[in-house]
Amino acid sequence: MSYIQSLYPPEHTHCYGCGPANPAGLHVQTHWDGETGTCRYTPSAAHMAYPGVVYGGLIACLMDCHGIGTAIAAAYQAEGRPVGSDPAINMVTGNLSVTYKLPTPLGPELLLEARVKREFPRKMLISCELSAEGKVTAVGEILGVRLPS
Ligand SMILES: CCCCCCCCCCCCCCCC(=O)SCCNC(=O)CCNC(=O)[C@H](O)C(C)(C)COP(=O)(O)OP(=O)(O)OC[C@H]1O[C@@H](n2cnc3c(N)ncnc32)[C@H](O)[C@@H]1OP(=O)(O)O
Repeated sequence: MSYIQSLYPPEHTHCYGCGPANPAGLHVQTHWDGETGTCRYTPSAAHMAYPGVVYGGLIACLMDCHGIGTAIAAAYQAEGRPVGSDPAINMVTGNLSVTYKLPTPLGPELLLEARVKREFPRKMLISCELSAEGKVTAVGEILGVRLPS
């Protein structure tokens, strides 16, 4: 199945976090199964906070773009139409909060799982858990605000 960001309109594929067309970006990829958005990402040595631990700003970036990808997928689903169909649903981040519960180990693949927490006419509140080696190390909330089509 295509990842959500690959279905964004071409003019919106340059985001540093998730734009497939940004050569210097992180290329976050959100897979949506109708209930949960899943993203896997393996940080590089450059993404270090201190030896052995992932930089918290990277975690915030991953949650931001994965949260918005999940919000967009859920918004299309709520309208009963495929992601990417016209008119395009565009959202930006209105608010992002992250709680760092444990140091996130640098090396293993990270798993992000995002779900809709609350849905409003113009907003989608997404909760996101990030885990490494089966342990949740950070949780976050992302508010996606829908822009006029
Ligand atoms: C045309 C081009 C489009 C391009 C877009 C395409 C995107 C396609 C994907 C690309 C991939 C991006 C994925 C990476 C995500 C980013 O990094 S996006 C960049 C970072 N975010 C920004 O730059 C957003 C900057 N802020 C804004 O533009 C405006 O403040 C917003 C968020 C659109 C809201 O503006 P507004 O519609 O004038 O504000 P308003 O009517 O007061 O708010 C609407 C609702 O949201 C709530 N709200 C607004 N801000 C907040 C907040 N900070 N906290 C809580 N609630 C808030 C309000 O309470 C209100 O709620 P209701 O009253 O409807 O219940």
